[in-house]
Amino acid sequence: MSFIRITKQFTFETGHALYGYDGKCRNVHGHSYKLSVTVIGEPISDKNHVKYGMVIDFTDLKVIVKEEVVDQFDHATVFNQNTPHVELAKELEQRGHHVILVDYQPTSENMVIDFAQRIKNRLPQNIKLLSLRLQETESSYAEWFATDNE
Ligand SMILES: Nc1nc2c(c(=O)[nH]1)N=C([C@H](O)[C@H](O)COP(=O)(O)OP(=O)(O)OP(=O)(O)O)CN2
Ligand SMILES: [Zn+2]
Repeated sequence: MSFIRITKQFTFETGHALYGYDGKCRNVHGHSYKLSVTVIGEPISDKNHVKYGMVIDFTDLKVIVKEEVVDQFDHATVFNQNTPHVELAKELEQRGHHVILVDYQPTSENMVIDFAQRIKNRLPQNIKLLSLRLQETESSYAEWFATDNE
């Protein structure tokens, strides 16, 4: 059998601020993030299996990524809980806004590391997360590769 990579793409709108950063992204702002999720596995060879010919059903992959990332981060604002932004986050939360506190600076790099962990924990044993690509703007993205992190 052959190992095959399959990819599913997602889009979500998320706000963030980079506390202490020396550029315009220290301000609260948002992005239309694009996330590409690539997994690898062998297509199911059992002709009687309902998922015959699939590495993983795109729909099942979608459910995992939506539950772990998209539904949580879409239209939320992410703040680093280890900075004074935690006060701003609390205020927003009290006023009914969807806020996510993370224990890292919410750069594309750190968000893609976080997303990799979340998705890996949910994949079936025979499916391996190969890579993630998180696109923040038209010209900026961060990538996570399993081979770089073994
Ligand atoms: N290595 C990183 N650098 C920057 C990050 C990041 O996550 N990792 N993030 C930012 C800002 O959040 C900003 O949103 C993105 O910066 P930039 O690509 O410079 O944004 P522009 O809108 O100016 O992009 P253009 O497409 O070049 O107009 C900053 N740096
Ligand atoms: Zn940004």
